[in-house]
Amino acid sequence: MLGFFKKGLQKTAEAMKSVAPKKRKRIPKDELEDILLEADVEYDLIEIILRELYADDVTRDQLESKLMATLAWANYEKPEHEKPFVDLIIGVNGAGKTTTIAKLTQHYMNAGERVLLGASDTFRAAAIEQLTRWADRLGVPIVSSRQGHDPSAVAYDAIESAKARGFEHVIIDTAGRLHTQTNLSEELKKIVRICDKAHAGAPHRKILIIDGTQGNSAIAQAKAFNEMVDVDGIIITKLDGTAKGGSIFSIAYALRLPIFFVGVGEQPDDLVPFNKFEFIDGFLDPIFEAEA
Ligand SMILES: Nc1nc2c(ncn2[C@@H]2O[C@H](COP(=O)(O)OP(=O)(O)OP(=O)(O)O)[C@@H](O)[C@H]2O)c(=O)[nH]1
Repeated sequence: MLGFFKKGLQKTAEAMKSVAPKKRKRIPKDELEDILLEADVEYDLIEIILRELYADDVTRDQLESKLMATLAWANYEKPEHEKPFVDLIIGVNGAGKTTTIAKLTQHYMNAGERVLLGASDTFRAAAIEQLTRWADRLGVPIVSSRQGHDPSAVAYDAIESAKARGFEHVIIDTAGRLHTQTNLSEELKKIVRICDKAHAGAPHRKILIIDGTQGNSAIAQAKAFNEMVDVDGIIITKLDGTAKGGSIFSIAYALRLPIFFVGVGEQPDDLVPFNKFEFIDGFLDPIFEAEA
């Protein structure tokens, strides 16, 4: 598992090594500031972290405890539920929603669970086609309709169908953009309402997909989605393609939300459950010598 984070953090490690080529036991604060900036930790958060570190030369353990605190928010607990468990996937176009739905599907299938997809991004025909291709490739059923049809109706039918078949999971795609932000907000809220109508308590998780290559600039947009529908947690995609791994700390800290998974590639198996201990180890290994 550590290997997966290493893969995801490879570019971030290279960026940090460009300013700190040699591993050390202690790193002076001013150098640490440069290293964390290279990794795209947001400046305000770096200031908070450094202010709370009293020694001028910082050890791995000291930094680790501060980074850990930024990931402390809101541990998500899976609610008691009747089958199926419903995930609602939200986020802007291009963030990696469709690919992440394929990865989540694979993740559940690996556990022997059956998954049904709902193509509720009815705004774009391409979104329906792309999700349908993944469903075919993974061999799972999909409920969809034509472009322009009511996305809540698709969500409702998907849940009904999964209930009738006794499936464990439903994963519902949503639009990332509509004609206006208000339309998008209203549409997402309606989908949430209708899911609950189809199956009390659903959607059990509203997951925001964030494009990791956007780093800290994704924060404002993520806050906007969180205001529309209370998000339960985040999946950060394309971690393998970015040197901005440090932005994970600022995103989690700014949103006070748990990170469920990170995406580290384009294949269905490239999804890693987020483990903050392993992630922080992978983040600190390139710059600090191991503590005795
Ligand atoms: N390297 C890498 N690429 C990824 C990852 N996740 C998604 N991608 C790629 O990012 C691009 C966008 O992903 P999609 O899943 O199509 O994104 P979307 O949010 O559904 O976007 P739309 O289809 O435009 O709504 C695709 O080329 C994916 O292969 C990842 O974890 N790593």
